[in-house]
Amino acid sequence: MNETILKEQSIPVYILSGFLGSGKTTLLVQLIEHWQQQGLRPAVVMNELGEVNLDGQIVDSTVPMTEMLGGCICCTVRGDLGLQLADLVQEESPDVIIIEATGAANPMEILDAVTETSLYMRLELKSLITVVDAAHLSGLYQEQKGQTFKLMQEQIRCASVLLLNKTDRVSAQELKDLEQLLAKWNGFAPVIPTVKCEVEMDLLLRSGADVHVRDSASEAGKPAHQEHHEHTEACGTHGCNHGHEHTDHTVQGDDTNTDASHSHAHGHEHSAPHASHEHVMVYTHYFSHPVNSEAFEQFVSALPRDVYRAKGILSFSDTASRFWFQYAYRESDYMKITPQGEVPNVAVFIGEHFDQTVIRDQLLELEAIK
Ligand SMILES: Nc1nc2c(ncn2[C@@H]2O[C@H](COP(=O)(O)OP(=O)(O)OP(=O)(O)O)[C@@H](O)[C@H]2O)c(=O)[nH]1
Repeated sequence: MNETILKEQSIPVYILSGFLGSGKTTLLVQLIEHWQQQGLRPAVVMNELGEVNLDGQIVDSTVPMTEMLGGCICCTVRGDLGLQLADLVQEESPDVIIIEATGAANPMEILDAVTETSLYMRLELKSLITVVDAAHLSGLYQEQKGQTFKLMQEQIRCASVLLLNKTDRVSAQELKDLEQLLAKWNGFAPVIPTVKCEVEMDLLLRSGADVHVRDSASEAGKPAHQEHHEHTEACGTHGCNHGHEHTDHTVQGDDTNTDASHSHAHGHEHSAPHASHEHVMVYTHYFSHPVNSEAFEQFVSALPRDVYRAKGILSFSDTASRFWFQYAYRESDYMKITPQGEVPNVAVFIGEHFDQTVIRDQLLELEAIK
């Protein structure tokens, strides 16, 4: 294939969705490696609710990355996504683009933004991959209620391929039940059970595309963007309530700034039912002093249930190296890290209507221990 033909091809775009802590970044890192091994140049759009891009620290630093921080891609920063994509294409000429949404995002909004952009740029939406935390979904399904449950359900319904991840944390029977549940909620998307998102990448990338081929009107000779909108509507018909008629997006900031910390809550209104995730709150804590590692581990293991995700980069008073810490659905993980560039000691807590002052006070107490 000569270069002229290659240049005229559209750039494949993949959307990575999934609830907070389900394994999106774990998959992203593997996808990047896969593309790089094939000699392709991937670019990433990364969106985080907090003000620091912590996940960016574990992605290969040579990969062009656009960061959309401090808000959720599907509401507060949705309008920017098109511009970011356009800049990325013009400045980096990537072979493939992957958009990792915040775990609180409604993927349909992102799908809309991408298809809108593909009206004037050569982008081709390939698939919407939703990563599902098997243990978390299993727990929520038993309770059958809550905004988180609804959001997770929506992310599942909109997917063109589903990665049922963290299967190491459920029994064989639970796994079987979950597979049936996913098939019930989304009969279109193939379900691939994984641990640490380990999957044959070609299979994953092919699987998602199948849905679009089936839904698309490409055989009828319609242009690409029309094809994607049809998928959007098709998604609406199989349960993902979503309208193209949006009300104005509103940001409900309740910012309280102190020297050491900053908190942020956000929300938005949609005309579509179930689309709201204004219940999701973020508290970002910047440390002024290193804390004791054991005391911090204890604090993390005792986090209130409403905090379902936390992550950060920390220097401890009793260890030489810095650590990348993660907490997702009652499991925590610590990894030595040498951050790229200047990174403060910071931790981000995400959850549903939790009391941020409690978290802040506990951390300030830990900082005060000599
Ligand atoms: N037990 C278990 N843990 C996993 C698995 N996959 C990922 N994890 C861990 O789950 C945590 C969250 O993984 P991430 O890939 O950062 O999740 P994410 O969806 O990107 O998180 P957000 O960006 O905050 O929404 C990390 O500590 C991972 O190591 C798995 O299959 N089993």
